[in-house]
Amino acid sequence: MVSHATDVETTKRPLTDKPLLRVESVTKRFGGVVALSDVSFDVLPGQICGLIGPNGSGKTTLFNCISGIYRPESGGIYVDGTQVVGTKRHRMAALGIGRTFQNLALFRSMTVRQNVLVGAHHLGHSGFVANALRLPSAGRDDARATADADVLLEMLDLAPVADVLVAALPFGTQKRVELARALIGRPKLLLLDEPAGGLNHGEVEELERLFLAIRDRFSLAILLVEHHMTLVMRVSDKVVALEFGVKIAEGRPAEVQAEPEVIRAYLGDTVERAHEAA
Ligand SMILES: Nc1ncnc2c1ncn2[C@@H]1O[C@H](COP(=O)(O)OP(=O)(O)OP(=O)(O)O)[C@@H](O)[C@H]1O
Repeated sequence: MVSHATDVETTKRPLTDKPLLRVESVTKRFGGVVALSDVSFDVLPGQICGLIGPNGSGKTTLFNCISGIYRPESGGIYVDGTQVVGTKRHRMAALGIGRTFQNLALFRSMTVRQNVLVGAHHLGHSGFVANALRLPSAGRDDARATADADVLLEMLDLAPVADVLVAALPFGTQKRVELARALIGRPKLLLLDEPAGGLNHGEVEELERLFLAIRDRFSLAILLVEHHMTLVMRVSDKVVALEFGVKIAEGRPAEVQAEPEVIRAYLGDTVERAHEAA
């Protein structure tokens, strides 16, 4: 029998130069507003890509285009070579796209373990009838999901609260539950929407350690939308910067941070906020 740890590790992919995520000339408009204009970039397996930009620069719109919430007017989005534009949202997990949400989307009256297991739903291969009749193949799916859940609960330091109702847990712990729920679906691409929002300094440091461990263990491509600049610059292998829907920089964190366009975009944003606050 395969050990639990080995079982989850089978999701590890060999590192190649073939992009896991390819965003190709994506344009998205809302009426007269061009939220994304001809945006292109790649993310390789095993890479964390930070997506940055001032408020309203198009980060969430791009995220929503990748995860099937919005359909871009033009351009292509490929996950492991498969075009995902136009795919229904509920099919995204089966295509290998996992995500977490800015404002958590957990079942609050369920335990941590139950919430995590929800993320394995699409992996069952035994089908509706086998599940309804509780045939042995359905039992095997359950056993595999339970084993994977145990590994992830341990890895994300959730084992001690596995049987606690989510509603009773601090926000930072709930964020780790969302991460475990996304990971149990064995995503190739993990989309993280402002994971550090609402966390304290220690929790952000813990998150940094976790992201690196997750990337290394599963060789995922991770796209990280985050305002916490220190976190982005420390964990990202590459950074893409947007302003008014246009890509203004792409490269290693230090390169992007030093880019005059990026400095100008952020300073402008800070000055505007200072004016608003005055
Ligand atoms: N559903 C929508 N309807 C109309 N306009 C929208 C919609 N969603 C976004 N926009 C507009 O598109 C542009 C990009 O917004 P988006 O939310 O993607 O930016 P963002 O970089 O995620 O901002 P923030 O950092 O504040 O979350 C903005 O001008 C915004 O007002």
